[in-house]
Amino acid sequence: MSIHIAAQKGDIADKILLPGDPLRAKFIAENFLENPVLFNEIRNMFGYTGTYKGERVSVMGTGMGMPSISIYAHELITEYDVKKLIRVGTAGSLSKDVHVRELVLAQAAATTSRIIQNDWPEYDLPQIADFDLLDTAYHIAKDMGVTTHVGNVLSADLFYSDLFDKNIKLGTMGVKAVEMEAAALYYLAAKHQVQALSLMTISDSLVLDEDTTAEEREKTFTDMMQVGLETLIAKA
Ligand SMILES: O=P(O)(O)O[C@H]1O[C@H](CO)[C@@H](O)[C@H]1O
Ligand SMILES: O=c1cc[nH]c(=O)[nH]1
Repeated sequence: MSIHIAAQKGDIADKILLPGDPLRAKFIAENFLENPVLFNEIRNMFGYTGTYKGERVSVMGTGMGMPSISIYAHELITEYDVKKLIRVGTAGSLSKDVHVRELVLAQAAATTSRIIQNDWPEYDLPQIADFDLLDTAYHIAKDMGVTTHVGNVLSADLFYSDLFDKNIKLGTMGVKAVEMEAAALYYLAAKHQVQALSLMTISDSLVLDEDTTAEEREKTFTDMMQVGLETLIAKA
């Protein structure tokens, strides 16, 4: 096992869905996977491996924020040889054109975090999605009839931030939504040369009076879960 994951090598598939909420991971395993087997409950960060349409896939929570997802993504990639990682998260809309329950595919992620600049202080290194996963997910979502937006997102360090007004201003630059993990996931994927994508369902809006409950965020964002799973198993 690794420091934070109680699985043996081989217990985790080479493709994984990563919701922030471990209970969303449990929901996905119980409702979408055949024969799900729990491989981790350290810190209640539930992780399962099962099959989806005959293909072996895993799903595991990452917790909230870039330090947390960085621990899990690092161990999944370097100790369990995971090659395709798709975040299935929630996000707050920064645009009046992007409404709750709609899907955002993070083509790229801006960030307030220093995680990347600490390693690359001379550069503004754009954090981008794997193009094949992005393209595949976009077409799957469109074919399913899901209202889908593609563009930049903001991965913020803080949920309760003094940058609230500036974050909203980023919406006028085409940044679709704010969340807290995509940039770190994309950075680690680039660093280790694996594929990553972040899909987010809009759970609330910072610019419109729209929101959803915690139970909805755990259990009802099923279009995103299906898009994520179909993208994981799609042949290149
Ligand atoms: O619903 P998840 O996937 O956790 O994503 C979003 O929700 C959390 C904040 O409520 C942050 O982790 C943010 O990125
Ligand atoms: O407003 C929001 C909603 C979800 N996640 C965030 O980080 N912010």
